[in-house]
Amino acid sequence: MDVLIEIERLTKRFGSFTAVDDVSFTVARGEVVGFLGPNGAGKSTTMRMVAGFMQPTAGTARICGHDVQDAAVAARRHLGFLPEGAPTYPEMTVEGFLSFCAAVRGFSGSDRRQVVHDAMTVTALEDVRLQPVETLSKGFKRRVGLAQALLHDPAVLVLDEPTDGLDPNQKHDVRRLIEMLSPKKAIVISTHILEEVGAICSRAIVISHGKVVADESAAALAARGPSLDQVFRDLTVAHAADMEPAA
Ligand SMILES: Nc1ncnc2c1ncn2[C@@H]1O[C@H](COP(=O)(O)OP(=O)(O)OP(=O)(O)O)[C@@H](O)[C@H]1O
Repeated sequence: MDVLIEIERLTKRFGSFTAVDDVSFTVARGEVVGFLGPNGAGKSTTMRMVAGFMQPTAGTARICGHDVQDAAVAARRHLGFLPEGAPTYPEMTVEGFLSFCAAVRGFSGSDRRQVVHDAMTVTALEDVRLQPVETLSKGFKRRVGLAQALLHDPAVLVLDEPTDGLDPNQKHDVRRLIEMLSPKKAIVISTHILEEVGAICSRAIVISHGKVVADESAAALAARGPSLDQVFRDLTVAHAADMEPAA
């Protein structure tokens, strides 16, 4: 198994509050892992640490064998990260922003034009390439973020809510894109949209109050109960009840 993402005992505390609590998992090439959990469960915080944008309180993450803290540049070379929300530099045009990101990634001349062109093609952004990012709809902004993550054709993709704000047609297109990319990459998608799991994920990890409460194939998770909604509630609400201090 070609393991590309290794997460070992990752923990993040904000003061006395533990947002991510001893999370460990690995993701191999060819896997699309759905990282699920209710609002505030710790998904984005975990992803920011895996992407090297936030320092863990404890634990480590490696991308293609490179520690995201100790070998940050090497790790980021193999990583495409779609953060939550809209891309920065909203006053830049779509093409200008992607071209800037490509330059930061070390592309120049015709290579730079080519990677920007390819990323805009797969995310269907050509028609808005000259529009400032701030004037785009939410769905288009997400696609600019996705294009930025794909520019350097990384082996690892960490995507925080990639279909957030997209209409059903755009969701379909992004899911097909992830499916097309998946054989050659290790992909983690954070979401609280449960239909995403059945639609694109080979495996699901459920996190609740910062702790992993399930890690299994999407089919095994779905088979735990009458519906994925119910399984999700049982795992996350039951876990929340377990954590209540005794009266
Ligand atoms: N910089 C910070 N300082 C203090 N608390 C924080 C900080 N960042 C996140 N948190 C807290 O950590 C917890 C986990 O937040 P996180 O954004 O990782 O959750 P999430 O699972 O991504 O939620 P959502 O689905 O709503 O995006 C939340 O209670 C949040 O308020």
